[in-house]
Amino acid sequence: MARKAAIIGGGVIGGGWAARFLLNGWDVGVFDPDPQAERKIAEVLANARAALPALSDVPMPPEGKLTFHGTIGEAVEGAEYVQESVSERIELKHKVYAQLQQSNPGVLIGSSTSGFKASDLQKSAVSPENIIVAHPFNPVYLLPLSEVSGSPANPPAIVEKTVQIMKDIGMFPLVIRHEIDAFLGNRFLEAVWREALWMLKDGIATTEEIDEAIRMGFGLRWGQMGLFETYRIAGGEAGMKHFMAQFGPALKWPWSKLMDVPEFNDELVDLVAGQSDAQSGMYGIRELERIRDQNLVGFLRALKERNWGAGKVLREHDERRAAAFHATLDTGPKAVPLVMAQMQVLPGWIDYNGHMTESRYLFACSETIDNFLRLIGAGMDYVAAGHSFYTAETHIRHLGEAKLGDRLTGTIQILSADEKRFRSFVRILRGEDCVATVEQLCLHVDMKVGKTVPAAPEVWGKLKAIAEAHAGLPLPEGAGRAVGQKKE
Ligand SMILES: NC(=O)C1=CN([C@@H]2O[C@H](COP(=O)(O)OP(=O)(O)OC[C@H]3O[C@@H](n4cnc5c(N)ncnc54)[C@H](O)[C@@H]3O)[C@@H](O)[C@H]2O)C=CC1
Ligand SMILES: C[N+](C)(C)CC(=O)CC(=O)[O-]
Repeated sequence: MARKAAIIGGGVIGGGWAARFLLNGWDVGVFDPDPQAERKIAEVLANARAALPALSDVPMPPEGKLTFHGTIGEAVEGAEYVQESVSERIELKHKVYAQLQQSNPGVLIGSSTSGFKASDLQKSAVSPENIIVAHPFNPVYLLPLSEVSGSPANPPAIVEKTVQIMKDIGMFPLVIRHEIDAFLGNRFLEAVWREALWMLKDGIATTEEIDEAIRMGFGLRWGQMGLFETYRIAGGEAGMKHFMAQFGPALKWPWSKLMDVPEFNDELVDLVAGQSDAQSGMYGIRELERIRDQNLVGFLRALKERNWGAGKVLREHDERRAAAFHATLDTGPKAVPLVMAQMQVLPGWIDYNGHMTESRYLFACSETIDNFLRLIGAGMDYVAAGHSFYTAETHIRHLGEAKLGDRLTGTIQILSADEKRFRSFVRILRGEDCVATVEQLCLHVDMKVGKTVPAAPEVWGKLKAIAEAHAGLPLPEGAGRAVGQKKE
């Protein structure tokens, strides 16, 4: 049975949380008195469906069930976790916690608050120990950071449970060691925001120029290294100490207006809003969100390739889910094709004909065969030690059209094998439908001398056992066919 989260408050942030939980296989119950909440969440979910799976190389779990409720009590029934995302008003949050703890005593409540400390949130609660901060960043369904901030009232087990739930939905829980207003991220962002408002108010730069200064320069650096690692590099070979010596005195120079804030009044609001309309008003909000999402997907994927920063979180989440998939496989040598891979057709896999592009059929076969090689003991350690299987010949038959979002399974049948080679027949299935078959001949190679040689005895032993179990299977329809050959 799927785990259940209750989302209380389904606005910008609640909608993002709902999407992240649902796409990670949790059921979600939502309560929000706004009559537009259902429409808004449906729109955020549609954007999330187009973006989050594009970050993953392991198929997402089946999407959870989304339900809307007329009361907090109904939404939280059966939930093991609540993500509170109501408006940033402390008395409203207290009222919501009282109702939650009356309806589901003992439920763990994470708050999305941007700045209230856990001890502020816990005041007058029946069970303060079950209320904690889990502060996300927008868009919640893509950005991994969740600042987990507790008070002395929270036992370590509650912090740990929150951390584990965040990890389960692919987030990076950063436990804040000291309770402070606004945590790490917003304390930092608020400083940047204040400086930007000063520059705007003083007519030094427009909203657009300030954004260009960020996105053409240091914003790109921050996204992959943060502040200190970036400045370390700026110190050159002499490193951080040299950087500090050179730029330390600037702390006393009039570079920043941080100690003083511009007056917050209608004039300032109109100045910012007017310039922002001129800069971005040509896009609808959902359109802007999609542009942002695709930029983030590209950026995060590049980081994932490098196993770096937020990309490392994505990769580890994929690895956990891939391991969970492999743990369910029955891989003993039996007279059935072995299920070796599960994939999902991602946005980048679609070609101009609107279906999965041809190179991805070969990719799907590679995923299947790579997992098979791991199974017989010829994985990355074996390759690192100097031996591998090389593909000598491939024949792909396209039997159906895989479409965006389709879940595909790769199975392998060994047609023949000896110590130096195996001939395999991979089926790419969508449910029961076979959308492609890939027949391949792989040779076992000593990579140092570039010659075909017998596989290590333990690898050959496993391959042989599977080949013998498959020997009794009928030759698959299409095996051994030449291109263009007529069907019998
Ligand atoms: N917008 C942002 O960039 C971020 C906001 N947050 C935090 O997330 C929380 C929500 O903020 P947003 O989603 O931006 O606000 P929002 O205004 O988009 O959504 C708040 C939602 O709460 C609902 N609500 C009001 N009273 C309610 C009640 N009694 N029960 C259930 N729902 C109720 C409203 O109808 C609304 O849909 C705040 O605590 C905020 O500080 C955290 C990170 C980023
Ligand atoms: C503006 N904000 C304070 C609500 C921002 C956040 O809390 C985090 C974010 O997404 O920038």
